[in-house]
Amino acid sequence: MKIAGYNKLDKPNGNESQTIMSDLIPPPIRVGAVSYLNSKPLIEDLEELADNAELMLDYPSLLADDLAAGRIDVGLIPSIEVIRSSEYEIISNACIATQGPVLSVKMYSRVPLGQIRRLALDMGSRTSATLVRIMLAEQYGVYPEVEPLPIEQAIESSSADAILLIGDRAIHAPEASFVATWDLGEEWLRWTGLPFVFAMWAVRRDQDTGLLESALCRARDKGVTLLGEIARREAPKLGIDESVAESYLKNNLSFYLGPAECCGLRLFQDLAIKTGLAPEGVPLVFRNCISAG
Ligand SMILES: C=C(O[C@@H]1C=C(C(=O)O)C=C[C@H]1O)C(=O)O
Repeated sequence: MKIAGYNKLDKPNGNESQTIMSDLIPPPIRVGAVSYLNSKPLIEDLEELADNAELMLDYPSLLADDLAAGRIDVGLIPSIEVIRSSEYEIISNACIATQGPVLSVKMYSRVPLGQIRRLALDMGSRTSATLVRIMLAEQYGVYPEVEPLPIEQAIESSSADAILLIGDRAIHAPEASFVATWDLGEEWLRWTGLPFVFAMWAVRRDQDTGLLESALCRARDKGVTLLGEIARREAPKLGIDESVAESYLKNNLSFYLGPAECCGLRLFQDLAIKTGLAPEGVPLVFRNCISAG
């Protein structure tokens, strides 16, 4: 982590200068990003671009808990968390979105979709865990009992009728065969004609973020020019082919929150409210008036 300029101060008198320095050095902004491949293009060189940011990585649901509890100041959190809380503002137009098949958010069903009674939800997820319930309710009139699928547990460990998986592990095809498989990005586009936003950078309203917003945009702008390189670097760690990783980053995901993405986000909010999975009256607030579309 870099701390601008202050390290260059002379130290004339031991303790005295320490007091001066600690008065001058602002505390770092604690930034939490998703630990999956899909977030790498958003954090390329972020710590260098944001002078005072301290980056940590975790699963999306845990980042949401960290932001709510004040353990981080800015988080790449599931979009449903922003829809559920008036405490947050969206900072920057960098996000994780898709317009069509997303590859890494899948529901595998052992029974025909209309017969799903028990649904296991990847504990890393909040957005997709809500989206799949909305789609089952609205399209099939199905309201399954839900249960958690711990992050470290494989699909085979669950006896649920259907299982939702997200993130890197969802990129691997499962060994078992299923009666039906949903790619949630693909189904959302087919249903609504809109992109879907899975995660956004969010900040608590009272949190000063200085110049972080522009650093988040610049990190993303740099990341999207390096998708091939990121894929080559990250694919071996995940046990997937470089070509799969590259195609995932280039063709399945998008990293810009534009007008169409905002329409998708608002429709997701309306549907979450209608299904009783989000409260009414939560405004989507964009820090620094970035267009909400
Ligand atoms: C596309 C994805 O987007 C993610 C899905 C999320 C969710 O379901 O809550 C949250 C953050 C993103 O990492 C994925 O993880 O596969």
